[in-house]
Amino acid sequence: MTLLEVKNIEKHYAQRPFIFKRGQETPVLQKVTFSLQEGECLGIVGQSGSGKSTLGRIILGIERPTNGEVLFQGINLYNATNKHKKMIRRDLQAVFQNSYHSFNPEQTIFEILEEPFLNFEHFSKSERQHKVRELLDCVELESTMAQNYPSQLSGGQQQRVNIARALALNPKLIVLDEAISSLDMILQKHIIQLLQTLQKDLQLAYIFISHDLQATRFLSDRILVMQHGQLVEEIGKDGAYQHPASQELYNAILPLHPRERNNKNKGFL
Ligand SMILES: Nc1ncnc2c1ncn2[C@@H]1O[C@H](COP(=O)(O)OP(=O)(O)OP(=O)(O)O)[C@@H](O)[C@H]1O
Repeated sequence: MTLLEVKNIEKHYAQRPFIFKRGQETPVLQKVTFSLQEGECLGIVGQSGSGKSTLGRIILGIERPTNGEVLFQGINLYNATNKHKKMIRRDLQAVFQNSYHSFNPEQTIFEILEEPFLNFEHFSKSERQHKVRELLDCVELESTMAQNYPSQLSGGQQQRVNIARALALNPKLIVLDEAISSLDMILQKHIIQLLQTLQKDLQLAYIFISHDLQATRFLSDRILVMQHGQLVEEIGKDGAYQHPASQELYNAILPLHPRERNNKNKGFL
């Protein structure tokens, strides 16, 4: 079943006017259209400045498009009723790159993770404690970590807490915008494996936004390639691609060993 429809999205930002000159509009997204099925993992890749994060913010309802519409479970994000908005806020979650800045440093991990339940459920204190323990377990963190403050956690642990918070209300879709980019390679691999397991267990859909084609291809069922605010190619399971923008991203993947350089053009995905 279709979970998300993104239709003809355009975004223009007003440029600051110079003296005696009228401000102009810069197009950042042009006619972006795609859909996402329930339980699907869609990668969105592109070079820096191609418009990935702007698209992510529009899908999350954080920013309004200049034209076009986003339908989540058939409901238009931008003219939803309050009841529908509340439903969408549960089902559509996000994990961003800079995990530390998305926390209130004065809250403990327990307080951070119980917040969605305080806002959306009528759980008792002991039910919230139980739920927070479940969430920490889900992202493979010790339950004793609940007493800590974000500054006492490593970057990888902080990102696990972010994922746990996104999972709290059993969402249908998580938008992950450069969610693992700031982590080292080993941690990236662990988090990708964790995301894969969670996706299978909880039948989640992901939109995985990244400039890193290598990480994206591990997680995604298909990949959309962006360039200059447009979707220029869709790469399916067979990994076939034609567009120069895809080629450029592929060329940017560093081979693990010099010997592999010669084999690099033989496979993808
Ligand atoms: N609030 C804004 N006002 C004006 N221009 C903006 C704004 N936000 C983004 N832009 C511009 O839109 C373009 C796309 O930015 P965006 O952050 O979406 O790209 P990106 O592909 O996510 O890049 P990166 O991988 O570096 O994060 C850039 O040229 C950026 O300068």
